[in-house]
Amino acid sequence: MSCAPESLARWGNGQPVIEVLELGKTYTSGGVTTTVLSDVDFRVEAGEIFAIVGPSGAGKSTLAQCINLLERPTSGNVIVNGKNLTQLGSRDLRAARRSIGTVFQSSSLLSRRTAAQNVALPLNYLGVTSTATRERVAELLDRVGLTDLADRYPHQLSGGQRQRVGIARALALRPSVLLSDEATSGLDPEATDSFLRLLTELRDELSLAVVFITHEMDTIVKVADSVARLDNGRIDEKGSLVDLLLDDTSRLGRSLRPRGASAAAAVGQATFEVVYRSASVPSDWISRIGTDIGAPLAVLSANVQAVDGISVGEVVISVDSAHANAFTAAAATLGLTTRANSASGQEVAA
Ligand SMILES: Nc1ncnc2c1ncn2[C@@H]1O[C@H](COP(=O)(O)OP(=O)(O)OP(=O)(O)O)[C@@H](O)[C@H]1O
Repeated sequence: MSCAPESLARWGNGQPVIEVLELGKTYTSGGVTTTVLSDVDFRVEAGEIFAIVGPSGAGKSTLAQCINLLERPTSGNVIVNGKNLTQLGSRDLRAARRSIGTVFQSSSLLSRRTAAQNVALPLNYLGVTSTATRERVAELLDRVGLTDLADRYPHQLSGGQRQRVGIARALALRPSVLLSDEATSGLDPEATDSFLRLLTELRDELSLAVVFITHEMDTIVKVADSVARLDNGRIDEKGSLVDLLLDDTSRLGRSLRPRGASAAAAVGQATFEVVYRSASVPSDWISRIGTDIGAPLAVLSANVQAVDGISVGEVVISVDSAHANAFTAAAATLGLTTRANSASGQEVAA
């Protein structure tokens, strides 16, 4: 687990909306038992986007199904607004499930129903009157910017538009939890950004607790407040996004930090990978260190961005080898961690 000394988390009032406690899932077939999830434990507050990332086969889809109890967990609890879903009978469970709205990949819309009819589905199942349904659907389609496309069928919509219909449908019953299961998979970058903007706005407007399941690291950096990594059915690391990005010992933080190819250093130069590990690194650190040590720094690549107003990322720089030690010492005083790259390109801890 990542344990950054001082959390920079900004969301919530401390009260979880959804708690997933020691959740486990096994499948038994032909006398063989397969464990897919073990001891999965997390809490999400109102207004928080909690991302779950993991490689293929890690158990993400199974976890999504267990959270809304489409699959029964073998062990553990799922508690939403203080109600333990795993202990409810089927009737009460149907009612409690309304507090979780789910957006899946775009294919989940019914192809023979229009956008408006797809959004109306949860209201139809609930027996809401046609007048009230029409009003609510109009309100939802307006909110996701699709009023003009209400009568189109899914195949007449772009992938991004289909996902907007999906999000409107997920919100139809005013849930307090939104579960997004690979909802941006297959969308182009522009449609992905537009979906993420909408998700963030809705999270703020409706104080939603969002569980955001994905395998896309760059998406997480754009949207998440906190992140957990699922591997082999277990959460092996979790923390606030900013804490993880600033933690140079975190494997998850490292995989979340944006990176790109670096230019080659000039002969006689030492190369360093520099990681922001403090929220207060001065923006002019390159010139400050250069002046301090009396040698210029060359930038070979830079991948720095603001997350929650804090600069995070990595910069690869080179400096005259004779000044390498002075450079690492000066960088440390400014909240930067340095890692020397050897001539072969392999990293060596400095
Ligand atoms: N009904 C089942 N019976 C046995 N094993 C299953 C069953 N459903 C899923 N699994 C196994 O559980 C593991 C996790 O599958 P899951 O689909 O949840 O992973 P995932 O992280 O969503 O993967 P992907 O990103 O590829 O969709 C896989 O090894 C899968 O083979």
